[in-house]
Amino acid sequence: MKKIGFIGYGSMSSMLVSKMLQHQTLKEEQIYIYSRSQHEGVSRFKNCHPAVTLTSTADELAANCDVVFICVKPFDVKEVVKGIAPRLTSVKHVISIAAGVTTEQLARLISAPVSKLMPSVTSEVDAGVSLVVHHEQVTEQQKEALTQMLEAFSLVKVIHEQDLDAATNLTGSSPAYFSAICETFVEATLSKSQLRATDAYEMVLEALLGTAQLLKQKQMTFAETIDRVATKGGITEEGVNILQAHLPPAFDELVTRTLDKYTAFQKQVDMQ
Ligand SMILES: NC(=O)C1=CN([C@@H]2O[C@H](COP(=O)(O)OP(=O)(O)OC[C@H]3O[C@@H](n4cnc5c(N)ncnc54)[C@H](O)[C@@H]3O)[C@@H](O)[C@H]2O)C=CC1
Ligand SMILES: O=C(O)[C@@H]1CCC=N1
Repeated sequence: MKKIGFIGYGSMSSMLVSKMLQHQTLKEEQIYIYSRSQHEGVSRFKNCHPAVTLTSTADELAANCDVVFICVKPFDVKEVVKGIAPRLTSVKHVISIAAGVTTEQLARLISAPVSKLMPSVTSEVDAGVSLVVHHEQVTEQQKEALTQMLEAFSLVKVIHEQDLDAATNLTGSSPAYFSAICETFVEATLSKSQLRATDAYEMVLEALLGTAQLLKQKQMTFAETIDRVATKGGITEEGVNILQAHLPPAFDELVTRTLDKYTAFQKQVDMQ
């Protein structure tokens, strides 16, 4: 039975571990966790899952595990990986979830094959996409094992690293973008109506959910959905025209600025 370790127990790794346990892709006995701050969340998790091993150092975790997930913030990756590099031999598999740290940067520091995973917070409700990139040495067995761990609660897409940052905007980051759009929509509506905020929130939430279900279940395109709702010469068409006039420059800037930030991260993390 392979031992699977998670370094860093924050928002993303706690979601991944809980989901893997819930869907029984991992057993408690297989799981090792090391987090710098052994905060309340870690002890609560250990109380619920007594067979999980909490290690006192990252080195102890790396020494014991076959697969090591690096789940710390991008600027903490270098310190973590350098500290455990001698343990990360070619028979192990390292999977980093840090945005803006490339598999190439990691591969220069360690002998173990490296993959990158970009999870999405939406997998908390068994939705969303897990983006995966494999560096050269990852074996077919390791690729398959990672896919199996993820596919119970997400759609797994294996892509080329050159597209990872652009794709992450559409997956891991997009719940924040959709939320920001809905928040602005609700605020504008509240400023011109007597609706209660809770009702407005519920209305937009149900509409968002329904739109996603229509698109998915009826396999409607975005254009078809717009066409179904925006009657020619009607009210919605007026609104769609406003969005189509103002959103392209906003999204163009969003994509440009976020991709520039990934490039800046890659330079700043300095994995030498
Ligand atoms: N939040 C999201 O939706 C997504 C986040 N990511 C990536 O996931 C990574 C983690 O993000 P979050 O879980 O949101 O962060 P977080 O701040 O919730 O968790 C990071 C954890 O790492 C621990 N830590 C920090 N330095 C450490 C060290 N030297 N050794 C051991 N543990 C250490 C912290 O105590 C904390 O528990 C980031 O690199 C981020 O780029 C990727 C995709 C989506
Ligand atoms: O915002 C971030 O840095 C990470 C990357 C994808 C989602 N959260």
